Amino acid sequence: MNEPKFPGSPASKYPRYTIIVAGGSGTRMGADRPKQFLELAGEPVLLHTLRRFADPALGVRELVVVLPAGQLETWQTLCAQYNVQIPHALVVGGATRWASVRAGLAQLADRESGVVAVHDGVRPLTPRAVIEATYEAAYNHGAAVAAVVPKDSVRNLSQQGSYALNRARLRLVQTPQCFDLALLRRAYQLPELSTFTDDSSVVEDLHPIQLVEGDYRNLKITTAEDLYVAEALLRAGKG
Ligand SMILES: Nc1ccn([C@@H]2O[C@H](COP(=O)(O)OP(=O)(O)OP(=O)(O)O)[C@@H](O)[C@H]2O)c(=O)n1
Ligand SMILES: C[C@](O)(CO)[C@H](O)COP(=O)(O)O
Repeated sequence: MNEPKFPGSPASKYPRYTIIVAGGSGTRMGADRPKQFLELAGEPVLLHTLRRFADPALGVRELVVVLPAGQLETWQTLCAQYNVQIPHALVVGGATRWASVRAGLAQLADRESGVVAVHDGVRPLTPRAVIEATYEAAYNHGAAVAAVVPKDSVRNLSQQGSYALNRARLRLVQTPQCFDLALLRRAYQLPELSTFTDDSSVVEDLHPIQLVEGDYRNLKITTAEDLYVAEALLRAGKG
């Protein structure tokens, strides 16, 4: 879709692909529909996310959006309602995030090489600089994920109670998570483990993961208060 606008830009060195996983049901949000379809500052959450990756400056060649079974029509109706002109492929997801990413990857089955970003459909405020830096780090190192330093202190639960962790050595992992396409394919041919919560956990036995500076604004809409914070950031022009 988007060929890089600027021939000398990093995106012109290699094809960029994006899989936006939006196949979840939003149990923790407890809304009347999956949270990716809820309205945020006048538009569905997922549309904000899609726009971020469709930014021509990023030069993403193909966008794949993974949706829950039975919700393709919901999204198509929203696209018509909001006059969405961004070309993207639609794929039905699975029962877990892992299965949804795998379904998204299958859509890119015959692409020869490049870097693929996997991004949560419910992270609508990702700054372009974070996306750009993560693609580039994956191009240079094979696998890269955005992450931030925890702001709170963190304790680990133990048999005796709990103990403090050194937060300077901890990172909170976000998306995008970007990978060499062939590497991510190999990782998603391995069996699914119940401990997987993100793509870096799927890849890390095959390849080291490079951490890239994420952004505190890159929040994941999980419960109702996240939506209020995201709305406030957008309304203040900070998102
Ligand atoms: N089977 C699944 C589960 C999750 N996701 C996606 O993965 C991202 C992160 O997941 P999460 O925030 O946990 O979303 P839900 O699974 O919808 O939420 P919950 O766990 O509260 O049910 C979301 O964009 C979600 O739509 C997915 O594509 N397929
Ligand atoms: C992928 C992720 O957003 C990185 O922080 C996170 O692991 C998703 O977790 P969830 O339990 O599916 O919300």
